[in-house]
Amino acid sequence: MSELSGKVQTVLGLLDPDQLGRTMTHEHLTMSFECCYFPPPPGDEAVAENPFQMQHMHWLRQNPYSCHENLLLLQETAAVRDELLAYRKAGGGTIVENTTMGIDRDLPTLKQLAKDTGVHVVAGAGYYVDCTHTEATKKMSVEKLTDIIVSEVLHGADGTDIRCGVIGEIGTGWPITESETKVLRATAHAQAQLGCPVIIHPGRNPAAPAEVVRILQEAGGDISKTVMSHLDRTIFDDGELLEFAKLGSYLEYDLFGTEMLNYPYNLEVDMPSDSQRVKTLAFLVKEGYEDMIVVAHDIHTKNRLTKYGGHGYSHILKNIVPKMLMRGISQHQVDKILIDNPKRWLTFK
Ligand SMILES: CCC(=O)NCCS(=O)(=O)O
Repeated sequence: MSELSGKVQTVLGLLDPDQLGRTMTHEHLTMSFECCYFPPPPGDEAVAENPFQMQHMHWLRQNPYSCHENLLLLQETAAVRDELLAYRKAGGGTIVENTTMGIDRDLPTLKQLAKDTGVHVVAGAGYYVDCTHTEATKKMSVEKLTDIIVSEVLHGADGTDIRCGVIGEIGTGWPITESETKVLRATAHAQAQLGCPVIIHPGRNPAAPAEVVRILQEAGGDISKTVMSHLDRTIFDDGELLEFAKLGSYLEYDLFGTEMLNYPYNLEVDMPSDSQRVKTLAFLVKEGYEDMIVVAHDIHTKNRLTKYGGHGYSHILKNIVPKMLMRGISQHQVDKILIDNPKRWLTFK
C-alpha cells in the first residue's frame, strides 16, 4: 500500500480526508487564459481595450475572452489571497486548483496562498487542450506522458518538490485530437498506477463527455474516481444527461457565476443561468445522483473576482446553497455535494 492510500494530497502535503471541509472541485487561483483569446464582436475592438473600470464590467461579463488583460488571472495574487480568506470565513475549507501544463501553472504561488490563508489547495497534474501542447509534448509516447504525470504526483511538478493531488483538468476539444487522445490514455495509465482522482475538461459538444469516458475506460481508467467538468455548457437535454450519468463519473457543474448571452466558443450553446443550474442539480438529485454531483465556479478570468465586481470564490457558499435549499435539495444533500462527494473523489485508493 502506498503512503498516499487513504489520504488527500495538497500542495502542503498529505491530509486526512476529514480535514477537507467544504470543497470547490474546479477553480483557478493563478493562470493565463491567453491561449483562448477570442476577438471582440465587430465594432467593439476599442471597447475591448478599455481600462478595468466599473462602467466596463458589464461588457467584460458578456465578452470575458475578448480582452487580453482579463485573461491574466496570474496578475491578481494579492486579490486572490483576500478572496481565499473570505472563502474560509464563509465556511470553505478546500479548493481544487486544476491549472495544468499549458496555461501557466504556478505551484510555488499555490503553496504560498495555502500557507497564507489556511485554505487547503489541491494542485493538478497533466496537460490542458491541444493548442497548448508543445511540439515536444505532441511527439511524446503514451508511456513518456504517463511517466511525467506520475512524477508530478509522486515527486513534484515544474522543477519543484510540490506534488499534485489530482490529474487534470485534462483538456480535450471536439473532435478530440490525436495528442489529446494520447494524454487521455496516459491519464488512465497513471490513474491505474496511483489510484488517484482525475478531472476532465470535455469539448463543447454533448457527445464529448461520453467519448472521453470511452477512451479512459479502454485504457484502464477508473471512471468512479473521475470528474466530468463543465456539464453546464455541454449537455442540455435531460435524457442525454441521464444517459451520461449512467456511465458513473462525478457530474460537475462548475460555471456558477457565469451568465452570458453569447458563449463565443460555441454560439449554439445557451449558457444557463445560476437558477437553471440549481434546477438541473435538483433534477439530478431527484433522479438519485446526489452522491455523484460536485460544484465550483471555475474562476479563470479577472472580471470574476470581487475586486472587479465579480462573484468571487464564495458565491456558491453564500448565494447558491440557500437557493439549493429553496429548491428542495436538503441540507444533508447539500453537504454531500460540498463535502462528502469531493472527499471521496480526492482520496487516493
Ligand atoms: C482553464 C479554464 C477553463 O478551461 N475553463 C472552461 C471554460 S469553458 O470551456 O467552459 O468556456
